[in-house]
Parts: sequence; structure tokens; C-alpha cells
Amino acid sequence: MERVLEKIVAASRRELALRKTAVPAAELERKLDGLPPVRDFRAALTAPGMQVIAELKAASPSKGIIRQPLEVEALAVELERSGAAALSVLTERNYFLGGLENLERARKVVELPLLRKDFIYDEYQILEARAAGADAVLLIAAMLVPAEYRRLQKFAESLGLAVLSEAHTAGEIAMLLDNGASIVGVNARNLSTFATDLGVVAELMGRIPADKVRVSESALKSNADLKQMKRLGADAFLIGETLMRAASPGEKLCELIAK
Ligand SMILES: O=P(O)(O)OC[C@@H](O)[C@@H](O)c1c[nH]c2ccccc12
Repeated sequence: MERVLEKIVAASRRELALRKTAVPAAELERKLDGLPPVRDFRAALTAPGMQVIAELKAASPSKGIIRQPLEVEALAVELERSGAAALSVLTERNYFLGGLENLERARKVVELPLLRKDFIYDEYQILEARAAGADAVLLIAAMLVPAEYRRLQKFAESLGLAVLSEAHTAGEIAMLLDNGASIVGVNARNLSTFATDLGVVAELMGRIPADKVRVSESALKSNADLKQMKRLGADAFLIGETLMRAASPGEKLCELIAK
């Protein structure tokens, strides 16, 4: 596993142990019974037109502070009104200044499907995601061996959650497809260096069969970028920084998805 990723996961494991003691899994499971049904993330991404998963992100390891304070409710409502297909909410605390509470806050104000964006390696995190109002979770190929990936994917599906499976190399795409991924994201960002290269997405998108949902992730800055990725087969786009740096993220989204 790569270095930055390793540090993030190590910090996350320490915190997870504390959360598990504070709120046992059985308690979270009881909470799930009273929840409204999961919203259809997959359907949102495959609707006709330019479908964007708009990401609420306050900071990142490579860019430092991106948007602070993160006005979760205002941003969620504005992005929904401006045509986002779904929202991605960063919940990693140490490097992205996110939190599960941001997911809960977004859930209260929008009807859009929500993705828990985090570094997931444990079923407990998937229970937390559903309890906080998520409709989908991210699973990152670079940090999971196939058996772990399969186990977490099955668990998410058993709760009705969709899984966005993320790859950065041809080998990772093959692993995900061999293990039953149906929504596959190609991340332009290398998680060891955090450098981005849209060329990687352009090169790899064609390796995902058209019966899968194909998502172009990271480094999308313009309407032309989205159109290029669409031509290469992308069904949907995951966009964080370009929206979060905009004075008006809603206007920026309209500009990005214009015909
Ligand atoms: O801000 P950008 O370049 O538009 O990227 C968004 C999203 O793809 C990125 O935040 C991301 C993709 N995969 C991740 C895994 C963990 C943390 C973050 C990510």
C-alpha cells in the first residue's frame, strides 16, 4: 500500500477503535431499522445528460485548506438546485477535515443520494455511513486485497447501499471487475503522490465495459474536460476542488455541465 494512503489509514484505524468502543456495532444496527429507504445512487448517475457527483471537501493532503468554513447545508442545497446528480461528502477527519456529522447535516437538507467519501476497510464504517444517511460508499482498490473488497462490497449491498469502486491503474480495474464491481470510478489522482493526471483516466476508461457505470474522478476543471471524458465513455463525474474553490459552486456546476 502507498505511503500517504498508509498514514491516512493508520490514523483512521486508531480513531475507529475509539468509536467502536463508544458506540457498539449492535447499537448502530438498531438505529438502521428506523431509517427511510436508501436513495438510488446508480440511477442518479445513469440518467441522461451530464451527471455530476458534487463533493463537499474542506481540505486535502495535497492542497491544504480548500474551503473553510465548509457551509454544508448551504452548499448541499445550492448544488442540488443547480443540477447535481448526487453529493459526495468527505468524512475523513485528519487529512480532509471532514466528518460524519457533515453527512448527517447534508442528509437533513437535500433529497439527493449521498456518498460517504472515506477510506473504508471495516464493516463498522459502512454501518456508520448508512446510519448517517449515506446511500453509497467508496471502496478504494489500492487499499484492499480482493477478499476484503468482496467482503465489504457484499456488506454494503446487504444494507442496500451502492458501492463506488475506485481504481487508478489497469490492474486495479481488472481486480474490481473480477470481483463484481458495477460502478467503477477511475481516479485521476495517484494516492501515493496525490499528483493528478487526467490522461490516466482518458487511457483507462475504455477498459471498463459499457454495461458498468463509469465515473471519471478528480482533476476535472472545465466543461471541455467533462465533454472529453464523456466522449471516452464516462457516465458520471466526481468533482470536488473546482466546485469548492468557486465563489458560487452552483453557478460553477451549471457551467461545467452545460451542453
Ligand atoms: O477535488 P477533485 O480533484 O475534483 O477530486 C474529487 C475526488 O475525486 C477526490 O476527492 C477523491 C477521489 N478519490 C478519493 C479517495 C479519497 C479521498 C479523496 C478522493
